[in-house]
Amino acid sequence: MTQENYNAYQTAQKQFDDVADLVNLNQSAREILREPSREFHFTIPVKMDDGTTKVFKGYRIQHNDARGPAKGGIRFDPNETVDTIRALSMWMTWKTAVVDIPLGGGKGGIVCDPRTLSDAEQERLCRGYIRQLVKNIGELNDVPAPDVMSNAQHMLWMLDEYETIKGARYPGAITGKPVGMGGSLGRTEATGYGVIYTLREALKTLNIDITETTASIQGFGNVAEYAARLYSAMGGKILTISTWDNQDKKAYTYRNPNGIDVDQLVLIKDKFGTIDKEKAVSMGYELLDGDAWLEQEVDILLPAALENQITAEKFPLINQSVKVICEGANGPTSTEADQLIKDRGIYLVPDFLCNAGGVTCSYFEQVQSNMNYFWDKEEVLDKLDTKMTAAFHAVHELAEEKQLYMRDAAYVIAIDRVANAVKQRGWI
Ligand SMILES: NC(=O)C1=CN([C@@H]2O[C@H](COP(=O)(O)OP(=O)(O)OC[C@H]3O[C@@H](n4cnc5c(N)ncnc54)[C@H](OP(=O)(O)O)[C@@H]3O)[C@@H](O)[C@H]2O)C=CC1
Ligand SMILES: O=C(O)CCC(=O)C(=O)O
Repeated sequence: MTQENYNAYQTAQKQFDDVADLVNLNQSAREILREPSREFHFTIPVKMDDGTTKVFKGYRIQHNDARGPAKGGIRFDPNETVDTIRALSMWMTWKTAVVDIPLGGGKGGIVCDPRTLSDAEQERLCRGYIRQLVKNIGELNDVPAPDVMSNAQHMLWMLDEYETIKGARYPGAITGKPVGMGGSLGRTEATGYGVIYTLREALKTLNIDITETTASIQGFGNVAEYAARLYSAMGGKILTISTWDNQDKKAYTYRNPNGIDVDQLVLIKDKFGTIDKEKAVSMGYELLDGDAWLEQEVDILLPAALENQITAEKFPLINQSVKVICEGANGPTSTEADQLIKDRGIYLVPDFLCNAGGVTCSYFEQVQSNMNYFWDKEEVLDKLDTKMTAAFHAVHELAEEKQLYMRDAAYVIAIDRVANAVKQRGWI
């Protein structure tokens, strides 16, 4: 499938259908789980700073809430599509199930480019989004959080609007809030760190010493940055990072054969995440094509940017040295490329297991917000490590026992948990 005709929802449904066949899932469970339970599509009129009104398109999709309130982020993206949000909401259901937290799956989006909006416009957009959804979200039915291009400040504006309309404080209604305003310590790091907890465990099962490994990363946003930091702290060497350049409207790969210093590279990012190319080159980085991150002679590939980045067309670029792919992003691999990864015997840590650290920490945030008692960072990260490690081993052991591809094993566990919840509730 090419980038142009890629459809994330078709990918998510195909992954589901294959495992539903494998486990012989009954027909009514298939019907209820292969599409979202509820969708909200709406418009958000926003008064712009120049006095005009611009109308944005917003979505919130609740895939399944049998195991608990729907949970998942809100994306800001000028190219967002309803099918992408459907897919992401579905992956959230499997994600909360595979790490066994009492939540379901949902996702939201606003078709917008926050980089072109002032802070005041972004605030009005966030408040407008909540006004359209206030009856359908909340700590007991659907709990939003940040995702691509949305952040803690956006979540606080959204929560403030929600609480203003409701006339009371509901700190568990939205997660990813700023620390000190109901946010959890460790949430910023959680997804990236979670990726590396699963990588650490994968390497142990493969008898590979992390300090002797090299990695290539796609993305340099929240997930990629913290994954890169923890991987480096554990002794791994990052050779390349590929990221989007907002000026040139294309991706570049930054390569340093001696190993990338994450702190140094972060310092030369602008507020939109674009790395200053001239400074990077003057610091000794080679500037390569956007896809060059795939071609590196490394042990580990870590896609942590967007969906559909490892496709059948790009798969041949992957160096024979690659032993592990850790999917930090949601849906970075197409179904055709999945088969090629399987055939080449590369060990895959699938997205909804690998990047579940964010939602797990969001769950901890909800718990802390509801108790109004906050844990220190070490406690949060210890609990996160315990959850991620346990989830990884459950999937790995099933994969070994039944000789399954890791993605399929993760699906078997997640589908079984959600199908049981649906059945126990008497929905089928
Ligand atoms: N944040 C979270 O807690 C979670 C996020 N995820 C998933 O992880 C992925 C990354 O999310 P997150 O880090 O939060 O998002 P961010 O917006 O913080 O970062 C995305 C990164 O990808 C870069 N990027 C965009 N397009 C390309 C491209 N074509 N090639 C290379 N790099 C590119 C962006 O560059 P630029 O900044 O210049 O646009 C940015 O560095 C997404 O799939 C998201 O859904 C999954 C679980 C939780
Ligand atoms: O923290 C959350 O609830 C959202 C996480 C999310 O959107 C994701 O895992 O893709």
